[in-house]
Amino acid sequence: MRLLAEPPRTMSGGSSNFLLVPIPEYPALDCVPNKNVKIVVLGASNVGKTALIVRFLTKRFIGDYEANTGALYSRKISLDGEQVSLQVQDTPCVALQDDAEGLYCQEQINRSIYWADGYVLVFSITDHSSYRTIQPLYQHVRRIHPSGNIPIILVGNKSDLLRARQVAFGEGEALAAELGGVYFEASARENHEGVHGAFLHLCQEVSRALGGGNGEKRRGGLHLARPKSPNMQELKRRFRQVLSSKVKSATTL
Ligand SMILES: Nc1nc2c(ncn2[C@@H]2O[C@H](COP(=O)(O)OP(=O)(O)OP(=O)(O)O)[C@@H](O)[C@H]2O)c(=O)[nH]1
Repeated sequence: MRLLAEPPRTMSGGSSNFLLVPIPEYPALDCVPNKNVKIVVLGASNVGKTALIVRFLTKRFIGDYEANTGALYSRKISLDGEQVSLQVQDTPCVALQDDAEGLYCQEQINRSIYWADGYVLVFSITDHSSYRTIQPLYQHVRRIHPSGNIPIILVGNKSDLLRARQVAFGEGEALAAELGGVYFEASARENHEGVHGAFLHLCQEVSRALGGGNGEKRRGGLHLARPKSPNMQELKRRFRQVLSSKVKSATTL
C-alpha cells in the first residue's frame, strides 16, 4: 500500500497524488555513486509490504494507508563500514491466477523486478493464500532473471498476530530454503529490530553480490526501463518550479 499523505501537502495544491513520505532522501550532491543497492518488495495484497519498508526506513509503524501505486524510497546507509546508496521499491500487490500457478502481475512490477538486485518476498503468516503466492512469484522473478544467483529473503509478516496464524514457522523456513534464501518472521507493527535485521541481511547479500565497481550489474535478456515512481527529489523539483513561477509573477506585479 501507499502511505497516505498527511495532511494533504501537495505541491500543486489540488491533487493529492504525490507521495509525501517522512523518509528523507539524501541530497543529490551528497550521494554515493560508488555502490547502489536496489531492492524491491513483492507480495500479495495486504501482507504489509509498505509497513515493512516504512518500519525499516523510519523505525515507525503507520497504520493508515491507501492503495499502493509503487513508491521508490532512497537512503544512504552504512554496510560493513561502507556508505552505500540504497533504493527500495514498493510495489502494488500480485495475485494468483485461477489455476493457482500463474500470476497477475502489473507491467510496472516486471520493470521493478528487472531493475532490482535483491528481492524481499513477503507473505502474511495470517493468510495462507499469500504464502502460496510466493512460489509462483519467485518463478516469475526467475523468468526475468534466468541466470545467476538472485539475492532474496522471505518475510513472514504480522508475527504479532499469533492467534490468527495460518502458516507455520517451518513452512516459511522450508520455502525459503527451497528458494535459496533466508526466512525471517517479522512484525512491522510491533518490532523494528526484526524488520531491520531482515532488510539489512538482504542489503549485505546484494552488496556482496555487486562486489566492487559502481554496483551496476551487467544484464542480459530483457531490457526494461527503470521503474517510474514519485519520489522526494521529483517533489522538490516541482516545488522549486512552483516557487519560482510564484516569484516571477510577484516580481511582474
Ligand atoms: N497486526 C499487524 N498488522 C500489520 C502489520 N503490517 C502491516 N499491517 C497492517 O496490514 C495492512 C496492510 O499493510 P500494508 O503495508 O498496506 O500492506 P501492503 O502489502 O503494502 O498492501 P497492498 O497495497 O494491498 O499491496 C494495514 O492495515 C497495516 O496496518 C503487522 O506486522 N502486524
